[in-house]
Amino acid sequence: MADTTSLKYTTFDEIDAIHATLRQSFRAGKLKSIAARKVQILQLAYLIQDNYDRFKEAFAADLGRPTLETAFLELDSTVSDCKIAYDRVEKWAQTEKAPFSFNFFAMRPVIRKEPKGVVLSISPFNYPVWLALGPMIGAIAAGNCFVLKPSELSPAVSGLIAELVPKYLDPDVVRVVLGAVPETTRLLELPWAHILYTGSGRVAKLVCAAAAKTLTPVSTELGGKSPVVIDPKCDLKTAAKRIMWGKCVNVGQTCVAPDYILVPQDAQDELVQALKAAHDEFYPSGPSAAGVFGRIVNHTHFRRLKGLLDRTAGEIAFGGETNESDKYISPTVVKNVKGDDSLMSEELFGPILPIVPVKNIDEAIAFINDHDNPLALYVFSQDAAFKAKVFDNTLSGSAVANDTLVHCAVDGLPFGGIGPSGSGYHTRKYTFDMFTHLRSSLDSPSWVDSIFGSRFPPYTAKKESYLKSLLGVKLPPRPRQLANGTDKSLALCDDGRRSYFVVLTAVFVLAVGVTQLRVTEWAKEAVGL
Ligand SMILES: NC(=O)c1ccc[n+]([C@@H]2O[C@H](COP(=O)([O-])OP(=O)(O)OC[C@H]3O[C@@H](n4cnc5c(N)ncnc54)[C@H](O)[C@@H]3O)[C@@H](O)[C@H]2O)c1
Ligand SMILES: CC1=C(/C=C/C(C)=C/C=C/C(C)=C/C=C/C=C(C)/C=C/C=C(C)/C=C/C=C(\C)C=O)C(C)(C)CCC1
Repeated sequence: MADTTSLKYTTFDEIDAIHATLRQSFRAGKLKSIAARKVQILQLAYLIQDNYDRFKEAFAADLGRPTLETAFLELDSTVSDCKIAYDRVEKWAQTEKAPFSFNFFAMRPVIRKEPKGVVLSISPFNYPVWLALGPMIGAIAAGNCFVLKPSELSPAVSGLIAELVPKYLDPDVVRVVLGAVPETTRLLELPWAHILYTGSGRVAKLVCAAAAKTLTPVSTELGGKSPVVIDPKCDLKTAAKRIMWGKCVNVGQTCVAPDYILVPQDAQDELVQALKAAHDEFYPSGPSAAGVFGRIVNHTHFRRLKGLLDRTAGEIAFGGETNESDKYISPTVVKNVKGDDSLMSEELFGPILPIVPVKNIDEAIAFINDHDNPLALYVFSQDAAFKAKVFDNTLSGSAVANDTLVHCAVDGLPFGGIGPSGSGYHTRKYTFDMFTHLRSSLDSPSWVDSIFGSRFPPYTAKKESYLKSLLGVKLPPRPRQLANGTDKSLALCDDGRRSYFVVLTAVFVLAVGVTQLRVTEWAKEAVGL
């Protein structure tokens, strides 16, 4: 397994020099043209493609990752994101016309998509390519210069990225800073045009506090406990497979991994059997062999997870095997877990899956709402009313029915948390948007003052009344308060009455038309035409 000391950390002087160089490059407009951005994006795709096997080895060293997971979830996904940005950057970067407005259209109002400047991304260990290079793609596409601080906990992958980036990309516009807390702290003392921080909520607070000192805007992509709600009437076999997959991929070290399950008490045992069947199907010879199932990233996290498991008052339904020297924890399902259990005290970020039995769907919803808004909320049900009830009465970064994890990969869906699970959105176009300043712009011709000249002093009552006629808003009828006078129960009765009147008028006009047509026919018949 990789060792964090194998990384050569960037010195403080180098960090300062990188910051200064990139600021100069930005001012020189190095990525102003879309063509220049596309060269860098394509180079990034080739960086991955040309070094595919080295990346697979690095992932195995850092996380014991099976190669399929590395290829499918990181390398191919990132190359695909490069291609999407390469193909669409012209469209994304195009200046947009403002919606038509009678008063202002003559000024040709538009939204210019401007790069923000030199931006910084601090990334975590768990998806060390997708979460490090994905933001790089979006930032470059938006025309920014970019500094990446990858995780020191995945040294083989971070080291490989640091080695390859200067070989494939222009060092005047993209740089990698290696380091841990001191180096990141140094980076955070500098002013940036934007910081994207992906990692734990604990560190996010430090990042936001540091950024506040330079008024640097921050997006946070964090984690939390993503629940799964089970409808006992759902297709349990499929549900169990998809939940186990979401939990076992990268050994549960996934920000949107299903963290715990809420299921009605009398369906718990059937669910456990289905989860065990999925486990046995996934790992016919057991999960412990190298290359079959990953490993916990380091001993600190291994001990944290082992401690949570040792302290649980729940019953281990299956799994529970651990091996400290190998940082191995087998897929473990724990049943009859209570809300105050050790396993419910923090984001698990490991292959342990607690099941919390509940009375019914209402208790499940109340349980979710009693905790932080999660990054993802999963529901397994074929009943539209069941799914709607859970989604309509909760809040989470994303709301996914009948699958886990895949929403991260869906082109066109924003990815982001809410409150303690994060702020801001990323992936593909949303990463471009995050690193883009929407710059309002217009060009006002002189003749506009013949209409809007009344805005200038000296102010008079006549000018005021003229301007009111230009900008004055006619509100729809006032919502009528119900008889009991509570502000909560407002009803748009007037609007209803107006629709009724419109329908009546339409019927009347139609009736008159038809009658007139009939009369004309009769008149024609009468005169023998
Ligand atoms: N929402 C998402 O997109 C997303 C994706 C992946 C991971 N996560 C979350 O990330 C967490 C796991 O990742 P992690 O353990 O690498 O996170 P982490 O917060 O420990 O580390 C992330 C980054 O912050 C830096 N860092 C650590 N301590 C710091 C400090 N005191 N000051 C400044 N910088 C510091 C690290 O060097 C690393 O680059 C989980 O909570 C997971 O849910 C979220
Ligand atoms: C092929 C045709 C069809 C069918 C298509 C189907 C059924 C496709 C299904 C695709 C699936 C299930 C893809 C799933 C992909 C999931 C991915 C890549 C997950 C990625 C997760 C990541 C990167 C997680 C990240 C987590 C983070 C960052 C947190 O730490 C038809 C039938 C539709 C038409 C014919 C062709």
